[in-house]
Amino acid sequence: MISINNLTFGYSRRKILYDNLDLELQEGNIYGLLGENGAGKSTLLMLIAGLKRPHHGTVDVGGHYAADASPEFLREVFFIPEEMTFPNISIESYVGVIEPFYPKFDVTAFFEMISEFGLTPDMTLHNMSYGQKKKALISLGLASNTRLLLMDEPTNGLDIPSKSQFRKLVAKYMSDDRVFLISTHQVRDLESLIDPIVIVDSGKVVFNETLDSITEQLLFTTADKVEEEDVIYLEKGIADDKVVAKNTLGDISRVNLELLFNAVLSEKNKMADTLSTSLKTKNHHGI
Ligand SMILES: Nc1ncnc2c1ncn2[C@@H]1O[C@H](COP(=O)(O)OP(=O)(O)OP(=O)(O)O)[C@@H](O)[C@H]1O
Repeated sequence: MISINNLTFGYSRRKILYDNLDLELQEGNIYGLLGENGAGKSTLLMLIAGLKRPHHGTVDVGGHYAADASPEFLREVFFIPEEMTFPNISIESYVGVIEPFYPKFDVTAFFEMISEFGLTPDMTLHNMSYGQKKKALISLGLASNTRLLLMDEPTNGLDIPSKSQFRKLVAKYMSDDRVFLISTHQVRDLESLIDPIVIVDSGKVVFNETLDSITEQLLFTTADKVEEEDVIYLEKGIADDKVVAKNTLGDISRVNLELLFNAVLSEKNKMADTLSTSLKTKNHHGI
């Protein structure tokens, strides 16, 4: 388990971004981290990776604190940043540099992955395009077999076929003892992959739910199919108005992540009320 406790951080002492943040990430999950520009997604990933030091609080990965940057911590965490820097060497030489830092690194899997991404070991990193570099780094992260893999906007720069390749590889290399945390604006690229969904806003985790829990509590449909009083959020469409509504009858609908995101940010109170009421109902029935 990855545990973030009372995390406080700001780029200046006077402007705090995260104030006493608590978040637990359970193994076997691919978390989707969503938030508006400047909400603090990249900063949170850097704090978890130990690349920024919190003013207070801890990030604990399997009993090792991020801020200590101990070898035990570093060998269990791999961070794929949005902006990448590489030495001017071949992919093959680079994997030779990286692999010794990660005891569970799977070199065979790495070469398989780069080949699936259309790269060859002799390609020189400085001569590769942004998307090609991204593919090499994603392959390194997945092959590292670290307990925690952090990815900041991993599908940025990937072409359409590579996005689907990315989804397949992430699903393949996820295991019961790993946690993937993926920050993204490209929710459509990651639909059917990320679960649970974590949304940050103004330095707080304002939403943290599994897809099962979301479908149980909310209905994603059109305005004509629900009672007006059950509508939490409505988006005007050309043909239909799309809504997020209370799931009063226990229907099953497909989660629309864009609609969910907009609903969480524009109807914070109504969403919080619906989710907590539903939880209270569950507890009342002892389920
Ligand atoms: N190096 C820095 N120095 C000062 N302030 C910073 C620095 N990096 C980020 N910030 C500020 O911290 C806040 C969070 O930034 P962060 O990059 O974590 O957001 P984000 O959610 O990843 O944004 P985006 O979606 O645009 O990538 C923003 O207000 C940003 O201006």
